[in-house]
Amino acid sequence: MKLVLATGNKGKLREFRQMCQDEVVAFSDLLGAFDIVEDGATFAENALIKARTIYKKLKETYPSGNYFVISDDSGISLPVLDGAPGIYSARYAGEGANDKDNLYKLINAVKAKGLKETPAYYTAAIAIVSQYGEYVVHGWMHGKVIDKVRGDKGFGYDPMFIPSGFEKTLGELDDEVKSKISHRGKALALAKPIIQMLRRKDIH
Ligand SMILES: O=P(O)(O)OP(=O)(O)OP(=O)(O)OC[C@H]1O[C@@H](n2cnc3c(O)ncnc32)[C@H](O)[C@@H]1O
Ligand SMILES: [Mg+2]
Repeated sequence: MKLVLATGNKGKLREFRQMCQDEVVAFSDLLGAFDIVEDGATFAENALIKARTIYKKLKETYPSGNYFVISDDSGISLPVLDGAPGIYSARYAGEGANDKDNLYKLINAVKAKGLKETPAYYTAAIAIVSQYGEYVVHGWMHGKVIDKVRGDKGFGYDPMFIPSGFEKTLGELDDEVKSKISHRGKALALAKPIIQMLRRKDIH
């Protein structure tokens, strides 16, 4: 059974590949790249929208293929901004905004509150869609954001995020360290037994 990742985000793909023993195929390698409208009201809804869309297209394109689809919907929330950008993290600086636009908009929002740092947390919802059913799990990472960029590792908001218990930003920490403590790593730890269960069902 093939594990297909329903993301167009290269940073997520890199982290999933590093965290999964199984081979992970990007959906664009099988279907070509395209955008999916993420109009759900929650991380879980958006994760399901992405996984269902790719599962349906795979079924249409490769009817006899054997695969299940995993997606990740995630974002960063700041209590001082009433939870923003939250599920809108990818388009915080507007439709078509890139990681840098979003990062600097958030830095400016922190500065506009007269703050040098403030609590923040990442959320990830991972959805799994397969012929045996649909599943969603969540993970969180708490910490704080600062009013500047430090380091160039990770992706997205990582250069301004310092996880609880650390002095460095995720821009300064390696992927291996991030994966052990991240929202994505924690959600994937819950997804792994489901993946094992699906593989067992598939054999029997
Ligand atoms: O929807 P897909 O194709 O998976 O890719 P995306 O980048 O659009 O992903 P989301 O819709 O889930 O939006 C997530 C946003 O939150 C940010 N984000 C999520 N996880 C992150 C992480 O681990 N580190 C830094 N930023 C993260 C990311 O940069 C995006 O701006
Ligand atoms: Mg997206």
